[in-house]
Amino acid sequence: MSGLLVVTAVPAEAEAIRAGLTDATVTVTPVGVGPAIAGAATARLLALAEAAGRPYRAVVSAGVAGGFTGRVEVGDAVLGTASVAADLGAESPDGFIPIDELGMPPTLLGVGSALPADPGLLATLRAALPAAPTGPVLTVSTVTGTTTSTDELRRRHPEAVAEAMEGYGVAVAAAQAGLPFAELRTISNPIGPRDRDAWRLREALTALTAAAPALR
Ligand SMILES: O=C(O)c1cccc(C(=O)CC[C@H]2O[C@@H](n3cnc4c(=O)[nH]cnc43)[C@H](O)[C@@H]2O)c1
Repeated sequence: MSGLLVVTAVPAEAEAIRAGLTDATVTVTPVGVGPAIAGAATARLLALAEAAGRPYRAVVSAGVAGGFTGRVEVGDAVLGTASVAADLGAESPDGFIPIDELGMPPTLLGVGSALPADPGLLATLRAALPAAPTGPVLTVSTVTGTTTSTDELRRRHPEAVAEAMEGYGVAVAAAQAGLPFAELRTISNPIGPRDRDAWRLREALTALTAAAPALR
């Protein structure tokens, strides 16, 4: 049996995690940006390992993220209590309607728009990172970039600590494989009006390296 599969979006995130790893059974793989590629690639990696007789035991979505100001700071490591498909639903004149409230039939596996982290895996990560803020981590296909949409997300997700672009997709793949899942992020930028110059990628990548020993 293999160990833990850690999925990141870009190679720089994977390299930052590998630089801090203390457990040789952890595999870190960059798969691309966004929930679709992350979900499809994770499913493929899990299936290939299973077919080779070396199935993974658990899956973590990891990388940098935007943080909700006042809830987390740039450079923080955060742990997801759930990974939430925050823009999966419908617009209406009265506002956004989450997919769970559209009256659609549940998916074959009963997967909703918020996938909780595995309690045991989350407890292990919390024990290793006791200072890390915890809360839902939103998954979006479009980086939030206006005050209006930031305020709306804050209102709809009062407990959320961060947004990124892969967690929910990775979580669906893990759920379909019957594997424990968690999300670990480090904050590179505040969520808000787009200002790419304000992203502190180096700081967030250094924080990823510091957090990596928790992945064991
Ligand atoms: O250019 C680089 O050197 C570099 C190094 C590390 C990461 C990147 C990325 O572009 C990361 C993209 C990745 O980051 C997540 N992310 C970060 N901030 C946000 C945000 O405010 N809203 C949504 N997602 C965010 C996301 O998961 C992206 O896949 C570049």
